[in-house]
Amino acid sequence: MVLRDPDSVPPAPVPNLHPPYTPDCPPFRIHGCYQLTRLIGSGSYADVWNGVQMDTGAEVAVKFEPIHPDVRESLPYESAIYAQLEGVTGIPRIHWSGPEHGAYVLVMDKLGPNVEELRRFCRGALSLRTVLMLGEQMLTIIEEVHARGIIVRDIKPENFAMGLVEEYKCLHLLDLGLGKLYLDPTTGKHMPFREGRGGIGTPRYASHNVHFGLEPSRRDDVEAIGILLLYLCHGRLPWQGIVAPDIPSKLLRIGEMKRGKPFADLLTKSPAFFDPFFKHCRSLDFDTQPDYAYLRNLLRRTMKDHGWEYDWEYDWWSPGERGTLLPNEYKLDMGLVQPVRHRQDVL
Ligand SMILES: Nc1ncnc2c1ncn2[C@@H]1O[C@H](COP(=O)(O)OP(=O)(O)OP(=O)(O)O)[C@@H](O)[C@H]1O
Repeated sequence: MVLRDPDSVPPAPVPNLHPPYTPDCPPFRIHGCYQLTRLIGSGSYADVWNGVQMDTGAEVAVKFEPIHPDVRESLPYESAIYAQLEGVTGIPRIHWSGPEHGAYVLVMDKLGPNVEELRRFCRGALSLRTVLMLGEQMLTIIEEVHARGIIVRDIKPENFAMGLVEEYKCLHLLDLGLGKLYLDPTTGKHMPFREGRGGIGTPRYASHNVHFGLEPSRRDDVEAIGILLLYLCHGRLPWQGIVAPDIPSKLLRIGEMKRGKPFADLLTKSPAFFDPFFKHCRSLDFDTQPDYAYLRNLLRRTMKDHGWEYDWEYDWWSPGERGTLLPNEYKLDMGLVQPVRHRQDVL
């Protein structure tokens, strides 16, 4: 072993020779301890990779947003929102975040299949029992998120995913890139009401107000959860696939449908609790806190009326009866399959 003179000049750091991140050329390791295994998916601004934490063997999800000199990255903002929500049940934990390999990187808990994948897995719609169980968890998560001064503004089934390992029965909320502080962190005052805002979030599930340019607030998150629950019950919403000459007129048309007869007709075909649910959401003022307990009670009472227990037994546990499509999470990874051995090799 060579002993170095403590007064000598320290060795120059090893230069990072890895080329900047691209999906075709991902780095082998992140922050020295997270090894990438495969690409899970790509969103509008980031790629998400499956990774393994080398010291514990735990799976993680690693989100990359390439850094461009003239584009402001969104991932540092999303990471700050996650930091504000640290410790909230149903929000994935952040293990590390920062710039590396020419990209901004966010290492977080790996989650399981999302609700949209599970809906497809269950032949396009979920049973009322499963919808009620998911709805209760969604309301609990959103209540805690709102309590930390943040609104989500992008409620959609792709952004709710089941956990993995011991959290496999619990719903989680991910992708908070459109989240916003609605309370001033120093004064605690609610943000001001504004009109003429551009569309935000996913129009299929957005509240009616958002279509008419009103600034979204807590009431719009809970209304969007109601619309998402309607979607999960029916497997489709009346404003899907409508045709309009351009995007602004399409958004307006959907907004009119949500305010008018198509929405009222949809409610008559839906379980009775939806009526008081939307009445409550639509009676709220811009800065009023929704009554989460009342909304959860509506779902609980419907469970009771049907004689159901909250037993965490979701539709996807009986794939023989309902399943048709496999969510990506459940696809067999052939790399992990042992080659079949012949009987004489075993004996
Ligand atoms: N923590 C996670 N665990 C497992 N899968 C994840 C995780 N985070 C994201 N994904 C998956 O990676 C894909 C892209 O992620 P995400 O939606 O967060 O990216 P995005 O760029 O923010 O997308 P969007 O276009 O919705 O804004 C999705 O399929 C999502 O389900």
